Amino acid sequence: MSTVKKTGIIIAAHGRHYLADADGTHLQCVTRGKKTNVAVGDIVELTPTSNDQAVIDRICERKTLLYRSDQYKSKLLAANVTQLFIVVATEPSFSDDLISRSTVAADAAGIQVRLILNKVDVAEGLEQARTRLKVYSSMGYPVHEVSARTRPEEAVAELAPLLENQSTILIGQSGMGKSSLINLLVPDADIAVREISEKLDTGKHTTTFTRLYHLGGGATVIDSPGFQEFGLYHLSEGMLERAFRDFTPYLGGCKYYNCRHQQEPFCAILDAVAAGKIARMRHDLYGQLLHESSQTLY
Ligand SMILES: Nc1nc2c(ncn2[C@@H]2O[C@H](COP(=O)(O)OP(=O)(O)OP(=O)(O)O)[C@@H](O)[C@H]2O)c(=O)[nH]1
Ligand SMILES: [Zn+2]
Repeated sequence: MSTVKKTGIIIAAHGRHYLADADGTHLQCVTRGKKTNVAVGDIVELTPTSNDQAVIDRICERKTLLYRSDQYKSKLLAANVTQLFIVVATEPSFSDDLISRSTVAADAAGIQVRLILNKVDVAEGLEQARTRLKVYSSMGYPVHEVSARTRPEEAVAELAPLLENQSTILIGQSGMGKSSLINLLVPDADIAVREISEKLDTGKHTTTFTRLYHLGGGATVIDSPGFQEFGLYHLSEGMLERAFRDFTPYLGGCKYYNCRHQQEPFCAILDAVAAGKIARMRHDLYGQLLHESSQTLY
């Protein structure tokens, strides 16, 4: 066993247990002390403590960090990702709230967003899904239509080139077909998951941990478990309004420099909502996020 320091990338996280890939060797890792600030995708410096174990000494500077938070704690989703695929489907119905929160988090972190509309073979619901997604495509988020089940080759032809040279995280509500897509895009994903859950000792009950897969050519794909909540408590009001891209053309047009775009007179954002230039759903969410951020602990 060598105690020479190594550099690795975190490929899975489960509680305070991490799995790192250092030149193809998988090492079970712990942090020093009680630190839990490590995310999948982090590049870390490690000191091996046995052939397959190591301690994380340092997290290298991150290019990006995607996370969610409430007033109690932050939950790191992934580090160093360059793009976010939000998987939605014609059925079951998807949540605008979750899409919008994800896009706001990604924009605030400097991560590119693409929306993947899966199950386009389901005619019922297709037109409605397309209409609902126009809000996002008109803001510049590309929408890609696929059917993982009935047209897998076409889905791969559409999406695989987008993964090249990128670090991509997929998120999606339960039932949208995210696992189906991962299995198409990452050959042997199931084998990798089995190995990771053995090494992390997560037991049989759960595959609900975030994990990173290497594709050829340096590209990586991160699969994250579904979640219901996407709090953005960490975003200041200034960051929030800038992360709503549809607000951008109107920012600075309000009469009051500290306008919060709620009930203020001569508010350019409220005018744009009234004129149908900003979707009401988006403005409602903005108000909701302002409200959540102002909740303080007693
Ligand atoms: N009709 C249709 N069904 C699909 C398609 N892709 C996936 N499904 C089905 O949708 C269901 C959910 O797919 P999964 O891939 O398990 O979805 P998931 O998003 O990973 O869902 P969870 O495992 O609950 O997180 C399964 O029954 C799939 O067979 C598709 O393109 N068309
Ligand atoms: Zn305003």
